[in-house]
Amino acid sequence: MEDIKKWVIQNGGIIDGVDVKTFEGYGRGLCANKEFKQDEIIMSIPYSIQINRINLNHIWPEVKLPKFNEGDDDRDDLNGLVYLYLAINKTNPKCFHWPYINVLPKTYDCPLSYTIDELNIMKGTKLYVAVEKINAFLMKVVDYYNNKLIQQFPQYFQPFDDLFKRLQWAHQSFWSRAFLVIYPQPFGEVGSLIPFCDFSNHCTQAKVTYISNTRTETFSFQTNEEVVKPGEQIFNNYRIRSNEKLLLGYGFVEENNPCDNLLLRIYFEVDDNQYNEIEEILKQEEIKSFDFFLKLDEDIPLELMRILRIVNLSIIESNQYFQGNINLNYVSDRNELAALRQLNRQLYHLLHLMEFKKEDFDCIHSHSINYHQKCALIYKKGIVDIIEHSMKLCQTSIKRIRDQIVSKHLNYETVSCYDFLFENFCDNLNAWASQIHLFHPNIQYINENHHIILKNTSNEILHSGEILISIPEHYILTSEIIKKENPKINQPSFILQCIEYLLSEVAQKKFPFIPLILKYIEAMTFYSNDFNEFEDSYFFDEINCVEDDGIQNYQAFMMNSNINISLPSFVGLFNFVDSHIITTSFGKFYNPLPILPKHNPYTCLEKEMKDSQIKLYNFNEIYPGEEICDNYQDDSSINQMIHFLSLSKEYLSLDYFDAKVFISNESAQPLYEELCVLNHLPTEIFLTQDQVRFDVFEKYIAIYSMSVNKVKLELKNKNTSIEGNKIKTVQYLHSELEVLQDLLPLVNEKINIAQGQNQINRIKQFKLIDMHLNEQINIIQNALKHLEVKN
Ligand SMILES: C[S@@+](CC[C@H](N)C(=O)[O-])C[C@H]1O[C@@H](n2cnc3c(N)ncnc32)[C@H](O)[C@@H]1O
Repeated sequence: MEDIKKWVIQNGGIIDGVDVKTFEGYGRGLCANKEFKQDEIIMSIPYSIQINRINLNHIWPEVKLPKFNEGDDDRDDLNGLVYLYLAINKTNPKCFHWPYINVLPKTYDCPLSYTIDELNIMKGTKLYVAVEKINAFLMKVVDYYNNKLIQQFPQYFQPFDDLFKRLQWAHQSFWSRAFLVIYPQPFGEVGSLIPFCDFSNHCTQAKVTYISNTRTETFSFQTNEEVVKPGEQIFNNYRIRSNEKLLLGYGFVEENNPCDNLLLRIYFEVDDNQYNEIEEILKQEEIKSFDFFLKLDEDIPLELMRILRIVNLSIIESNQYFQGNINLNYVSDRNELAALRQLNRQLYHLLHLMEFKKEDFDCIHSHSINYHQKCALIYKKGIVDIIEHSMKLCQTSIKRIRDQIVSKHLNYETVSCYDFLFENFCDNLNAWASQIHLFHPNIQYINENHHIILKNTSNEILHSGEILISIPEHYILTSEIIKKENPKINQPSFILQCIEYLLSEVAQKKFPFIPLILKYIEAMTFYSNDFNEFEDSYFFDEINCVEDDGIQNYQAFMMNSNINISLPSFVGLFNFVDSHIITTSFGKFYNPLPILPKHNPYTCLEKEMKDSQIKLYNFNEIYPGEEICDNYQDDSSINQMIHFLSLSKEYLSLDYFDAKVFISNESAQPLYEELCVLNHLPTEIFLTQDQVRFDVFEKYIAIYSMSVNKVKLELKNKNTSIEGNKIKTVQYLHSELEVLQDLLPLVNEKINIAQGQNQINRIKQFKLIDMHLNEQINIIQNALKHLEVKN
C-alpha cells in the first residue's frame, strides 16, 4: 500500500490524512487518520494518472477497436481499449500504472467470475443475459487482438494464452471501481479509474460530492458528512440502487434492498389494420419510452397503464379516441382488463423464464452455499418478489373489474336452439375430449338449453394460470402436419388445407365428430338465398361479403381437389375453419375444439406451447358453474352471428354501428378520405352506445354530404377547418333508423312462420337478427338523443 501512496503523491495526488485498511465485509477501504470537517475535500487526483479512454489515446495513439455491439454509445465499445490495457498490463511491472494495477484485487465476485453452475442460478434474468453479452464482447476483443492487433502493433502487443480470463478480470476491475469524470467537450462524462480514490466502499447513506475541475485537471472527492473522525471509514456512494446493478458491477447485493427494481419493457403486437392508428395515438400522447421500473411495494406506474390502455384499444375504441370520446385514465372495462392481462402475461412470462421453485430460496442463509450462490439467490429472489407483487396488483384489479361487471347483472342469455342432431352431441364430444385429456377434469361441454357451452362443472374454483385446455401434439394441426399426414393435399392457403384435411378419412378417424359438426354448420350458417327479403339491408351485404369470400375460395379449393362438396356447405365450413385458426407467437394452427368457447370481450384464453402441447389458460378465477370463454376480438354482433353462428346478449352493449356513408361515385372515395385526413378525421366512423361527443362525426357527415367537385375544391384550397353539419347528421341518422325499424316487423313475421313450422334453426337465426337490429337502433337513438338535445 505504501508504494501506491508514494506513486500517487509523486504524480501530484493529494491524499493527506487518508489510509487504506481492511474492513470486515468490505475488503479494503479508505480510513481517515485525521479529522475531516464537513464539506472538506478529502483527496484530489490528477487526470494524468487516471486510466480511461482519453488517456489511452495518448498511450496508444494509433490503436482503435472496431464497434462490436449495437448502439451508438455502448459502454463496452467505448471502453474496450481500457479493458485491453488493464488485461495486458496485469503482470507488467514496467507499466506506468503498475503501482496501481498491482494492488487491484486479484479476483472478483462479480457474475463474470461465476462458475457455470453459479451462473445458472440466475438463468432467465436480465443479469444472466448481460453476462452472456459481455462475454461475447470480450471474445470478439480476443479475436481481434490475436488476428489483427498483434500483427499491426508488435511494439505494444504480444500473445497471451489467457487473454480472455485477463479481459474478464479487467472488465470487473473497471466497472467495480470506475468514477465518472468530466472532460471538456466533446467528451463529457468519461468512465475513469481513479487510483486510490477507488478504495472507497459504498454506503447508501453516505453523502459525497465529486468535483471534476477541467481547468486544473484534477478530480476531488468531497464529503458532505458532518465530520469524519480519525479511524472511521470514508465511504463513497455508488448511487447504484438495484441489486442487478450492484451485483453486476460490484459483486455484492443488499438483502431486502428497498431500492431494488425490475426493468420492464412493454412489447405489444397490434393488428396490421390498426397499427397506424395506435402509432398515431402514441404520437399524439407524446409517448416515447416503453421502459418502466417496477418496484416492491409500489403501485403499477400510471404512465405504464396509460400505454397499456393505448396498445389495447379495440378498433372501435381507437376510432372513438379520434372522435374525442376516450379518456385514457380509464377507457372501458374491456380495455382495462386487456391492459392488465397484458401486463400480467408479460410478468408471468418473466417469472417462468427463471424456472425456479420457491424452496430454492430457503437456503439463502444456510452455510451450505457459497458467497456467489448466496448473492445470486438474493438477487433472484428480489426479482421474483417484485414480479409477484406486481402480478398480485394486476390480479386484484382484474378481480375488482370483473366483480364490477358481474354486479351489472349481465343475464348470460344466449338464444338457444334445439335440433335432433344434438341429442347425443355433447356426450360424444365429452367422450372424445376426455379420451385425449383435452380439458381440465373440471371442465365439460354442457348442452344448456340446447346450446353447447364449455363450463366448470365441478364444485371447485379453477385458479388463475391453471391449464384449462391442453391440445396434445398429435391433435395440433399445422400446415406441415397436414401435408405430412395427407401428402395429396395441395391447397394454396392454410384454411383450404384444413378444409380438405377435415373432409378426409384420416381426419375423421382422428376427429370422429366431424360429420356431426358438418351438419351443425350447415344448419346454422347464414346463406344469402335464405334472406332474400332483406336484400336491401346492410346485414344482407355482410352475409354476401362473407359468402363472396367463400365462393372465391371455393373455386380455388375445387381447382386443387377432387372432393365433392356443395358450395353452401363449403362456405359454412370455410367460415367455421376460419374462426378456428389461431395465430400465436409460436405459429399458426387449427384449434381442434369442435365447439369453441363462447366469445367474451372481458376475457381471453392465454396460449402457450409447452411439452409439445398447446396449453390454454386463463388469468381469471373460474367459479363453479361458470363458463369458459375466449375473446375473438370482434365485438360487432353481425360478425359474431356470421362467423361464430351465435351472439350473446350480455355483450350486446359493446356492439357498434358502422356509420358508413355511401357515395354514388365510388371512384371518388379516395378524395373524400383525403379530405377527412386533411381535417384530422378518421376515414371511417363507428358509433357506440355510450358515445357522448359527435362533433367529429358531424364533420365527417359534412364532408360526405359534399359534391365531388366541392371536395376537390376544398382539397385544392387545403381547407383544414371544415365545419360539422348537424342537420345532415340528424337526417342521415333518421334515414338509417327508418331502414332498421322497417326490418323489424319482417323479422318477426319470419320468426312466427319458423315457429309454426318448428324450424328450430331458423328461429335461432331470426332471433339473432332481431337482437342485432334492436341494438343498432339503440345506438342510433343514443346519437340522436345527444344531437337533438343540443339543437
Ligand atoms: C471501488 S471497490 C472498493 C475497494 C475494495 N473494497 C477493494 O478491496 O479494493 C468496490 C468493491 O468493494 C466492495 N464493496 C464496496 N462497498 C461494499 C459494500 N457496501 N458491501 C460489500 N462490499 C462492498 C465490493 O467488492 C466492490 O466490488
